[in-house]
Amino acid sequence: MRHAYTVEQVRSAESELMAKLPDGTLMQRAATGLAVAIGNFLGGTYGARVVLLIGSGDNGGDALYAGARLARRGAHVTAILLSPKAHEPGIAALRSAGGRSVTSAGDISGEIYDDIVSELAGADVVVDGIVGIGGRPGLRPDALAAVRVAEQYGVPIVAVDTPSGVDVDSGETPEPHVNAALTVTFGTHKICHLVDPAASACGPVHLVDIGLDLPPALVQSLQAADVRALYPVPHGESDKYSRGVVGLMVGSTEYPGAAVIATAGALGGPVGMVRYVGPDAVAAAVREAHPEVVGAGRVQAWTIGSGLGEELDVPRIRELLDADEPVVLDADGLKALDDSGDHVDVLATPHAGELARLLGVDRSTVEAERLKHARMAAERYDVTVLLKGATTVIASPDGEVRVNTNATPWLATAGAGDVLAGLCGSLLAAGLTPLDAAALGAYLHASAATLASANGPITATTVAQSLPEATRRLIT
Ligand SMILES: NC(=O)C1=CN([C@@H]2O[C@H](COP(=O)(O)OP(=O)(O)OC[C@H]3O[C@@H](n4cnc5c(N)ncnc54)[C@H](O)[C@@H]3O)[C@@H](O)[C@H]2O)[C@@H](O)CC1
Ligand SMILES: [K+]
Repeated sequence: MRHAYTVEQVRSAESELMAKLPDGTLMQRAATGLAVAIGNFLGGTYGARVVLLIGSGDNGGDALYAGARLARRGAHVTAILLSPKAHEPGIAALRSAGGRSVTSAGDISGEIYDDIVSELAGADVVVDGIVGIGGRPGLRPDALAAVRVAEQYGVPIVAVDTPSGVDVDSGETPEPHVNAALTVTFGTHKICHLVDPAASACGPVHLVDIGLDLPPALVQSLQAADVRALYPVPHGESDKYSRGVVGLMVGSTEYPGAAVIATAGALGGPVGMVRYVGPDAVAAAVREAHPEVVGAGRVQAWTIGSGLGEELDVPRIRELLDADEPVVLDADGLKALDDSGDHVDVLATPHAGELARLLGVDRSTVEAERLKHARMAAERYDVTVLLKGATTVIASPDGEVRVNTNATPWLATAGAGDVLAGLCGSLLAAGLTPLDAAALGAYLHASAATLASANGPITATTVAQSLPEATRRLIT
């Protein structure tokens, strides 16, 4: 499991550890890991041109000490000091290692000296040591100007700890910020490394161990080993009923394909049996595509809503929401959700537009503040919310969060959500909690898409067809 913490949690773990160690130990550990990561990123240090952007805090200190190490290994290192308060011992270390430091014009208009522009333009890498976990969102004018020059000349930026300008605790990016080609973080992941839009600004995230000791985090992200541990693998005593039976109330005469595709998703999950309940013509189409599907009967969980369109039966859906069996509520089915009942065994799977409607806000607001709105809906409706997107955010009513980051952009295709809804219903029916079903469902769905895509276009049908193979590779 990958754990992501708030700034306050990180600071308290850091100060506990710092109290036990000689002064400066943590910064040296961070700087060593950072220098190694930058060297690997460059594919070699000797002769490389490295420009450091240095703000007023310890984030700049990390960058300066890493710069000193790179300079000792033959890199040409220049630090651009964006603040008169930049880390003095770090500057001294860089200078004694053969690097140099220059001050930016520090002009609030965002003007920077011409020689700084040419330094940035000719760099092999720019290191963002402007701010880390102590930073407020946004970049000051001279920092922004320097970052823009790097972007204009296509120079990759390696962010120290966090890309400067992002909101570390929420993953929001309300102001201009660094877009990194690599982020090197220390001790643990922070929320901005997992939650979009900030997560996308991090690029790949490399974690350097500095010895922090932290309790389990509220925000976590499943890794391959967690998939193996969570997946309900059948055993010698299992039969088709004990493996779980999922009922699907999805698709309509208007959208029969949604039923066929969601069923494929459910069949690609762990259940022993899939039941379809819907209009005769749609049921016939489902059975033609999937002869193993049976009709109404006892189920351990439902998937309701994908492609119901006008055939939405709100009273019937509310009956099922109030019954004992857990429910995945998708797409049109979300219209049946009200905020009065006890729905802790419901997993709602909205995209940003649907979540915006549930909360009475604009879609763009949800997109900008994904974690906040997923949590808000989980609390208001007392359901687990899986907010779909490039990174999936899952919030449970008790405050736990899972983030899924392994999707391929090719997964943004019609019907992909139906596959996910069917798969999550299958996982619920096999006995997983809504939070685990959502996290595992999002991971497997993304893995199947990656396998099917091989960096090319995919359809929802091929994603569903790839679920068994993607699962096999993960659990064996
Ligand atoms: N605390 C620790 O034990 C460790 C900290 N480390 C590094 O220290 C960083 C945190 O250092 P600090 O607490 O000094 O904070 P930062 O270096 O993140 O910067 C905070 C300073 O920047 C200024 N600032 C805030 N927002 C700004 C903005 N948008 N634009 C420009 N300036 C802004 C503030 O005046 C503040 O003093 C971590 O991110 C990490 O890189 C590492 O060395 C590992 C150990
Ligand atoms: K930074």
